[in-house]
Amino acid sequence: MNRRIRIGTRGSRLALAQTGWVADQLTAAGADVELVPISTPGDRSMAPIAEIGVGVFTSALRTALLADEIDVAVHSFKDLPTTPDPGLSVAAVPRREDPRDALVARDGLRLVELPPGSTVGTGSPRRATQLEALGLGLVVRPLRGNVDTRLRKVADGELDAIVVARAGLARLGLLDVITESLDPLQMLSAPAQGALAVECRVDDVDIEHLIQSTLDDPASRAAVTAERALLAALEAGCSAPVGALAEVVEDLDDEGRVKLRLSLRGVAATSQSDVLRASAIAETTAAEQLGRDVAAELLDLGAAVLSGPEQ
Ligand SMILES: NCc1[nH]cc(CCC(=O)O)c1CC(=O)O
Repeated sequence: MNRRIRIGTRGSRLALAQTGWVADQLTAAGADVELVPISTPGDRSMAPIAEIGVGVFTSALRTALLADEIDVAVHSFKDLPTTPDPGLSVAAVPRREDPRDALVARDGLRLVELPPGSTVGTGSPRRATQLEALGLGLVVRPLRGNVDTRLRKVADGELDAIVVARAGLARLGLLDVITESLDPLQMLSAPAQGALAVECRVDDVDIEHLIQSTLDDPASRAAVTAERALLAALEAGCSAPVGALAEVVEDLDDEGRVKLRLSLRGVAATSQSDVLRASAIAETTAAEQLGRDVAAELLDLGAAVLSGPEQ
């Protein structure tokens, strides 16, 4: 393709790292690419995301894409609202990073080593409810801002610890600040955490094909599809207390042959902030139904249906 591809990016270090990675992959595949900076209200405001609303990081990129100002948008998939935009297509879900949440604590402490009364920063109701459900007596404090701002709160002694996505630290080359990668049994990550969504216009078939063939990872796409179907069925935005983690696992078929299937675990909170859990396994081709089934089980157990903005 001899067209120059315009890739929109937010200005944050994390966005530049993600978009830069996509640009490098496309360049290596022989494409001619250019980065176009786009500023979003989410970058300009320090207000809690609960106040500024769903899609705060992604809608400006989507608008620029629909207006033909850029050809490709790279999003953190967990920041994308579950409602699809009919004019846009997620042409690739690249191989996802480790989706776990990470603890960054003072003095190298692990979660169970934090004494009761320790302060843990997170702006995410999902992380807050799961932390409280552990019964460790931790005091959850609100937290926002870019990764550097968050890390500084621990370095300055303002907080004993913070919980952030491991993937964000990985993309910034900051894995060494992590004091514990949290087990999904303690802290189930957000739907689509650690995955990117690479979007283009539906009618731009050349770009769609290039991006899909260069960057798409079918296992990551299946996992994220199940997790987001669960989220959509609970009608919750990404700041509602909903976690979901799907993994492609080896299972045995009726003849005892090894077969790849998709397992999905979900957590949701009741209106009393109790944490509920459910899980199921299905064919990798039935990802959406799997997400809806686990969501239905969570609703049966009493999950609160919340329509909240993302974290
Ligand atoms: N809503 C914030 C957000 N959106 C994407 C990431 C980075 C990790 C990822 O791509 O999932 C983060 C930071 C965090 O949750 O700590």
